[in-house]
Amino acid sequence: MVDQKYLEKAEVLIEALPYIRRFHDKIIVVKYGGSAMIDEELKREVIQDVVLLKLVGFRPIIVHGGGKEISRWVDKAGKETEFVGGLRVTDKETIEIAQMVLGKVNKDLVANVQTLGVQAAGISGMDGGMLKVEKKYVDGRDIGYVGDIKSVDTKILHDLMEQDFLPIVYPIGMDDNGDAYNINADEAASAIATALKAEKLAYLSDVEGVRLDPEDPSSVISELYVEEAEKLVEEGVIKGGMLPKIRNCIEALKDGVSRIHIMDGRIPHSLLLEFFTNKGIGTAIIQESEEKYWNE
Ligand SMILES: Nc1ncnc2c1ncn2[C@@H]1O[C@H](COP(=O)(O)OP(=O)(O)O)[C@@H](O)[C@H]1O
Ligand SMILES: CC(=O)N[C@@H](CCC(=O)OP(=O)(O)O)C(=O)O
Repeated sequence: MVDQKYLEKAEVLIEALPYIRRFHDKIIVVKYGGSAMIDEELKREVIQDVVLLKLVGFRPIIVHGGGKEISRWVDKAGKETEFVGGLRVTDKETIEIAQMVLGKVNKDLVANVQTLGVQAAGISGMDGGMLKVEKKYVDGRDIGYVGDIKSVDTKILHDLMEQDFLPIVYPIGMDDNGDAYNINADEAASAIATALKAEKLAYLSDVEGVRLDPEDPSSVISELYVEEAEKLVEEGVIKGGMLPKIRNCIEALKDGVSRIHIMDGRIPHSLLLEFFTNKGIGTAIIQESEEKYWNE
């Protein structure tokens, strides 16, 4: 007689079958936020999940942030941190700090993937001219070297995927003069997902999902329609670091990304639970009902 616990393991694998079929060969953009890079163990678990997605036949791309780590180094340099509408005010010294810190975070993630036996290539948005930007103004205010993405050249990403590399991207772009600009990682992930016509964009953050009351963890919504999301932004319910996420989710959905999910990257293996089970964790930002999507 086979032990019940082994049968349960087999059932979990069988449950994953329709999802593996659905996402086979599909591009999945995973935005890994600095807030969810709490410790090395958790980072390893997130990377394990992405590697697994790749090994079962999906085409994942990681776009990562590192906002908390940048703030730590800005502070060490004796400078004040200021955010406007969720975006860092970035002077000349801060863009240099951001480049160094994000580059370091990037190579740590690359190393984590490599140790699992999968080839990874860490690049910035400057590589291959991927992310071209113009200076961004927020309500007319100059916030320094912050880039507004004008175009995405996906060639380098396609080339890397073709050669079986897992691309890991950090959000620094450049303008026509070759100057480096800091880009919010949520915006970079959304622009890349849109340009690649990704099947899914998954945001891993430090919150269970979108809350109806920012202070109440039990107020997380499992499905949020675009119109509702726009209303919550207007009402000020969505603020801080959630603002660029939602604004960019809305853009990406309007521009053809099929599925967007905001989930808690602090929960071990949240990506696997989302992709391979019918539990559906976090908040799905949607334009149509889940039922219609799965029946397509
Ligand atoms: N309505 C809301 N629901 C959930 N989180 C919100 C909301 N409004 C603001 N937030 C904030 O947004 C944060 C996530 O954004 P951020 O700190 O930039 O994370 P990341 O590093 O993953 O991009 C949450 O920790 C939370 O404090
Ligand atoms: C312009 C701008 O705000 N850039 C971000 C880039 C990093 C980022 O977005 O990191 P998270 O995803 O961890 O928040 C910053 O400097 O913090």
